[in-house]
Amino acid sequence: MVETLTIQPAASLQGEVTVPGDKSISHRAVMFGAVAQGTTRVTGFLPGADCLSTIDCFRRMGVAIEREEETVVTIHGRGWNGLTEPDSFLDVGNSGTTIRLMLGILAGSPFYSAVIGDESIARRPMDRVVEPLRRMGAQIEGRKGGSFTPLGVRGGNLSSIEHVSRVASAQVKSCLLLAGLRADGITRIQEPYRSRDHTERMLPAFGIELQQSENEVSLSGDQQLSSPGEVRVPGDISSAAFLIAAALIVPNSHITIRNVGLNPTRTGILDSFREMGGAIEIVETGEWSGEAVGDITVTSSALKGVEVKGDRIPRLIDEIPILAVVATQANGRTVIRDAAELKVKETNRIAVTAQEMRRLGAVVEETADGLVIEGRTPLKGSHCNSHGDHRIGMATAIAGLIADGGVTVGRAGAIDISFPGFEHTLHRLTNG
Ligand SMILES: O=C(O)C1=C[C@@H](OP(=O)(O)O)[C@@H](O)[C@H](O)C1
Ligand SMILES: C=C(OP(=O)(O)O)C(=O)O
Repeated sequence: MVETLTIQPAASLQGEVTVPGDKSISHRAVMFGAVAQGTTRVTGFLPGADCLSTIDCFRRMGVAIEREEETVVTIHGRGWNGLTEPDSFLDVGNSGTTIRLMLGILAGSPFYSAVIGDESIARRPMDRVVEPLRRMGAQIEGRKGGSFTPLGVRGGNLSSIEHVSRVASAQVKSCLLLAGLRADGITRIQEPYRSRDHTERMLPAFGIELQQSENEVSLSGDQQLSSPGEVRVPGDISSAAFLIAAALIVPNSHITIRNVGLNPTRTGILDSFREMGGAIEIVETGEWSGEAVGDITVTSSALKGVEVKGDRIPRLIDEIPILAVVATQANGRTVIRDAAELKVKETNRIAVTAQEMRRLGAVVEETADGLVIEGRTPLKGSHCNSHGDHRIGMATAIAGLIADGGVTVGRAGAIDISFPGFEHTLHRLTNG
C-alpha cells in the first residue's frame, strides 16, 4: 500500500467479497503450531504485517515455517523443548498480540531472549503480563521496571497462579494459559467480562484440556501440545466491519461478505449496528477449526444513535473507531463507555478517533472511558492521518466514501497490518 490513500465519495457499494483471514486466529495457529509436536498447515492465514512478525519471531527460535503461498503456512513443530535461544532480538513490530502471547511462551522456555517492537509497542503496557509471569517464576527485566519494551526474558520452571485480571483482555488470558502449560499445578484466570476465546477454542484441537465458565478459565500444567494437522482460518470480522460500515452509510448499497468468522465473543459490532437499525443478515454456513463461519449481507439503512458499554465492549473493542464513523450518520446521540482500554492500543484510540473525526466536521466528545458522538452530521472532505494505526487509517478512509470532497489518509501503509488488499476490495465494491 502506498503511504497516502485517497478515497472519494461513492454512489453505492455492490457485490460479493471475502476479507483476509482472522488476525487473532492466525497468530495463535503459528504460535501453537510452533510449540506443538508435529506439522501444522494453516490455510486462510492473514498475510498482514503483524502475523508476519509472529512468523519471524518463531523462526528466530529455530522453528521451520514455510509459506507455500501468501495465505498458506506450514509450521514444523518439534515440541516446546524444540525452541532454541534466539541469537538476536525478537522484533514484534507493531503487534500487541505477538508480544503478549509470546511472553507466555518465553516465560516457560529455559533460555534468554530480548524482545523489542516499534515505537507504538514501546508505549503499550506490558506490566499486565509481566507482573503475573514474574509471580509464576519468570525473570523479566525491562524499561520502567519491566512495564515497557525492550524486555529481557529468562524463562524456565514455573509455578501455577490464580490471576484476577483487572481488564478483560484475551492477550493477558492467552499469555497466562500458555505459561500455565509449563507450570506445576493449575493456573486459573478470571476476567471482569469474557474476552475473545480463540485460545480456548484452539488449544483443545492441539490436545490440551481446559476448564471454562463464563469469566474464568483454568488448565493444569505439564500438558504437551500435539498438532491437529490443519487449521482453517475464517475471514476477520474486524476487517469485515469496515465494509459493513461502508455499506450501511453509503446510500443504495447492498453487499455480501462471505466466510467471515462469527465467534460470539467477536460479534458485538453486528449486535450494535443492528441496534442502530442496520439491515444486516447473517447466514451461518459452518464451523472451521472450532469457529463459526458465515456470510454477512448488508443493505444501507437509516440509523439511530445507541449506547455501547459493559460486556459489549470486549466483543467489539477493535471496531470502536469505525463504529464512531457510523455514529456520525445516525440520528441522535451515540455514547460509548467502559472502553478505557482504547487508550492503550496502537494509538490512544479515544483521542485519535475524536481528533480525526473532528477534522471531517463530526461532533465528537472524548470522555475518560469512551466517546460521545452527535448525529447526524454531514462530513466534509479533509486530510486525515492514521497515526500509524491500521484501524484509524481504515476508519478515516471509509469516512471518505461519504465526505464531501473525499478524504486523503496519511500514513496509510499501516492498513497492511491487518487488511492487506483493503484499497482493492473497496475499489471492487464501489465499482459494482
Ligand atoms: O488476543 C487477541 O488476539 C487480541 C485481543 C485484543 O486485545 P486485548 O487483549 O488487549 O484486549 C484485541 O484488541 C487485539 O486486536 C487482538
Ligand atoms: C489492538 C490491535 O492489535 P494488537 O493488540 O495485536 O496490536 C488491533 O488489531 O486493533
